Amino acid sequence: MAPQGSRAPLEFGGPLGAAALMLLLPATMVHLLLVARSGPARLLGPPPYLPGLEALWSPRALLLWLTWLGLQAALYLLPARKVAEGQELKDKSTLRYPINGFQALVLTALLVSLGVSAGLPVGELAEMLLPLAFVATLTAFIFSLLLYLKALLAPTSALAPGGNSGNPIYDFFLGRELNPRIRSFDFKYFCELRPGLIGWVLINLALLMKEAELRGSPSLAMWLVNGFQLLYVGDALWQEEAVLTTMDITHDGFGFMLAFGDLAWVPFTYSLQAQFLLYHPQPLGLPMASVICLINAFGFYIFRGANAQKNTFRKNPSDPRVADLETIPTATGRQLLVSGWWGMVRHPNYLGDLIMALAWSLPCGMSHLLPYFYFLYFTVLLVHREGRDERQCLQKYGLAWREYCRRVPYRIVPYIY
Ligand SMILES: NC(=O)C1=CN([C@@H]2O[C@H](COP(=O)(O)OP(=O)(O)OC[C@H]3O[C@@H](n4cnc5c(N)ncnc54)[C@H](OP(=O)(O)O)[C@@H]3O)[C@@H](O)[C@H]2O)C=CC1
Ligand SMILES: CC(C)CCC[C@@H](C)[C@H]1CC=C2C3=C(CC[C@@]21C)[C@@]1(C)CC[C@H](O)C[C@@H]1CC3
Repeated sequence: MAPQGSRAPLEFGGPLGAAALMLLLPATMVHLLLVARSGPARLLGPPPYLPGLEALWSPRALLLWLTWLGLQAALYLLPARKVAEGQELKDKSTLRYPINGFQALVLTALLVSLGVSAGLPVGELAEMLLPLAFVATLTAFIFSLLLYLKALLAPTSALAPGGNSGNPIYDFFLGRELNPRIRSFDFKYFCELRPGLIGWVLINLALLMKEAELRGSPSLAMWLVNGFQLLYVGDALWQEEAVLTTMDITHDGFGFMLAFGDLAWVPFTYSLQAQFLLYHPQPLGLPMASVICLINAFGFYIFRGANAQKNTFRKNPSDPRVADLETIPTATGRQLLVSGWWGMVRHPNYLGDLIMALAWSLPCGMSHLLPYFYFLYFTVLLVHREGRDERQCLQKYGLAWREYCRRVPYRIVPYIY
């Protein structure tokens, strides 16, 4: 079977870059987990110690992790309030996706509340993060291998545009099959939104409860970080259908990058601020907390406004909320917005997301760089992602995209970038 898209340009530095990332990303995650617990909490210094296998491996963590995956899979299979259609595929078919992510979040919250009232020590999770992150990484490797093997049996039309270069390391990293499924269970869609995102807020909650146990009550900084990130995850799950148009679902294969990103990277590094606060309590007064809330609200306003405007427009360009916006026609029949949020910069949603990322770090004070890791990493991720999206849009829309770039010259930050 000839690999489809074998001439697609290699991304992420090709096979060497992919191999380096597969080593560097898990190592960075472990480094962050260790440093967050250490006294000096130096992002750029060496880790306080190198963990042996006994610190990483725990059958209890494995059992807990598999139970978590099983619970989220069961919630995914429950009847959904809606079943959405994905974008048209190469063979002109469309896939159907259950829209029940928010329901999964609420049911998980109910189960956790029941557990807590029955004496379940959720705060103990805070001490199991290292072995949990290790088993999540192990799962991601094994899962990616199974996905790679599954893709050997997939028809050419089911393969992703990238991720089929013929180099096994590169293809393992990027992912070969676009929408690997068993019957109606879509692995990529499930992983993108459920175990990792909901796991992230559960870890945050565990850290908050542990702080209450240690210090009598959670700090204001911990409340803010928990509240902001719960809003972000709740919003993502409420707007679950929007993920069907992201490049992760429509363009990227499902391989190590997304499996590790979704299952390990998101829950264990995105909760870094709450981890830092547990071991390094930070004083935060009400005036500063109010300013930080305003910054988060401002970021969320841009993020949600921009995403909603594009999603509404893509669903129905004559919707009264977007019908007055100026557009550029393209040869594909689709139009590009050139006023409103999408006339300000070419990725207003990234701008809002970055402002929120800053607001999540600010409650941790200015004494350490560590809690700003997410903001720094996210800037790199979004700049890189924006470059990938631009290349794909140029390919899709050609001259119309060039015209859009001429009319809206800034990418993410007005007058700066
Ligand atoms: N927290 C995290 O780790 C991450 C968060 N995110 C967030 O997820 C959300 C989705 O991000 P992402 O999938 O990268 O990208 P976008 O939601 O920005 O989608 C990009 C697509 O939008 C369409 N588009 C671009 N410009 C216009 C325009 N002017 N008018 C109409 N349509 C346009 C194009 O697709 P088409 O024309 O085909 O519709 C383009 O490919 C963002 O809010 C982002 O911030 C993303 C990555 C990681
Ligand atoms: C491991 C690497 C560093 C790269 C991993 C990337 C992934 C962590 C992200 C790729 C796209 C993502 C999206 C989200 C979370 C992070 C990942 C999985 C959201 C679900 C976050 C909430 C937003 O509202 C929607 C996002 C879609 C893309």
